[in-house]
Amino acid sequence: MSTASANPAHLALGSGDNASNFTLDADRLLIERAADKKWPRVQVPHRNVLWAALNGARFELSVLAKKKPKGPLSLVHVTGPVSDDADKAAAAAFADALMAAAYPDGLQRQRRLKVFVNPKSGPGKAASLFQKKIQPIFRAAHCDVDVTFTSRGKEAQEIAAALPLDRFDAVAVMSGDGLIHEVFNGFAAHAEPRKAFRIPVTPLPTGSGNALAVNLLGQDEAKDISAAALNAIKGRPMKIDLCSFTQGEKRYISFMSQSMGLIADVDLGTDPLRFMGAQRFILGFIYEVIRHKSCPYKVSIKVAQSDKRKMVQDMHADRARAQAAFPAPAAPSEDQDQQQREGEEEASGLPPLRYKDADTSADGWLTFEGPLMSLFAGKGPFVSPDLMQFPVSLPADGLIDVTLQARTNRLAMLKVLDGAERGNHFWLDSQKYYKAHAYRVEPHVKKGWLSIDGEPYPLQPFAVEVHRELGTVLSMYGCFQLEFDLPPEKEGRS
Ligand SMILES: Nc1ncnc2c1ncn2[C@@H]1O[C@H](COP(=O)(O)OP(=O)(O)OP(=O)(O)O)[C@@H](O)[C@H]1O
Repeated sequence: MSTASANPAHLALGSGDNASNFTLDADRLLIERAADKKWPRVQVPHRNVLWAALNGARFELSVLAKKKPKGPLSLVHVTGPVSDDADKAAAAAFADALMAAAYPDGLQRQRRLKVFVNPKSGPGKAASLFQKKIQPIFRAAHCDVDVTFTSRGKEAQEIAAALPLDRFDAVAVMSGDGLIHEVFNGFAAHAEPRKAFRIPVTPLPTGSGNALAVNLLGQDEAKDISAAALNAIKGRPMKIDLCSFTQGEKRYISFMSQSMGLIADVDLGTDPLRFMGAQRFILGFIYEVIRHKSCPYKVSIKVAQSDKRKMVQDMHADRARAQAAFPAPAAPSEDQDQQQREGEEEASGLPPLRYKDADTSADGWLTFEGPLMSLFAGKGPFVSPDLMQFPVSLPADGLIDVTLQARTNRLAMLKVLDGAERGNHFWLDSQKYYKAHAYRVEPHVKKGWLSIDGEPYPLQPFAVEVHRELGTVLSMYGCFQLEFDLPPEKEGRS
């Protein structure tokens, strides 16, 4: 290698056929290496740069790049000898400039990650995917990884409950949403729950639903496990609401959804079809529509909003605000530090329950009693890649979206499938939609499924209430990823 340019925005190493040119502009890194038959020209945004350094007499660079714009990310390593001192100085300066661009605004390098891998999740490929794809990406970013391959249910929950909190910067969960449910419930049982909930949890999706991954990354990126790994390395902490789900004296954390009736039957009743991936939900839905079963429930909702058009407008306003404020400064100011210390002293345990025993006949509560096809409530727009059940759900508005599907004919039910991935059913008159602070349910049936974050719970009376900003996840965007708007007609159909 020879002549290296001194400009940190450009590095030229080697000559002739072996020349390597690196150009760093305001948004991108361009790598040109004619001799590299597989990756002669690589162009990536700064965020896809995992590491760059002069290591002794070698320049080393690792990026995540795409062959095709819509293809998956691949890990690309570029290395080459740098012999003379002038070249070394230029390569070191370029690496510094590139690292500053790759980890801007105090973004932490070399995250310390606690990783859970559920080898039994979804189609059962998580363990090999971790070894082949995820581990090399974390290594390339010089992350400190502590991995547990779960050998049974509740193991991740137990580990999360005793997690040494100062040891890790984030928890990455390679599974579906069930293991994320376990981690949040482990945090709830931790000796320092508030501190535990400040550790961001981030999905590496290998389950069949993967709702959190779809919500954080979007429908396309969530299909690419390497994009999820990049989020674990580069995502910024984003606050989310978590819910308390209580049954009698028992209290659990629900981060995603609660369902009963048709939807729970589809979710839990199709468990033996796990090998099919997300297709099992569609097959299950059609089966349940043919069965056409409805069940009597009493549902009381502490309503915050019931106007669907207003919900859409509020959602857009909140997204715009959240994106403008994102990311928050990495280092808190002294004032914020002080406020946080004071807050911690006040509330180091779980937030108090405000609605568990509330009088549901009081103002602000709505009560329904009668047969329903399903009740589906949750946080986060997508509950699976093909179902945007809660299009107006926001990460941290302190509200849960509650939908009640009234009994209707089979054809009308099948309409729910039409554009479900775009949230079209939101506008159906048969689907009541509320934004709520809390709700309570008394099922007037003994048999059936109750699904909490996709996990089975006993079908008994329960209550749910929201804790604003209790949880933390990682995000590249500062809001959930979805496209949803008012219908084009002047008048909405709701
Ligand atoms: N080694 C294991 N063997 C059996 N079950 C396990 C193991 N490790 C974890 N589990 C359990 O597997 C269940 C399913 O996990 P998870 O929901 O994450 O994946 P999934 O069901 O495939 O995905 P999704 O929820 O997106 O449909 C959880 O209840 C978890 O406790």
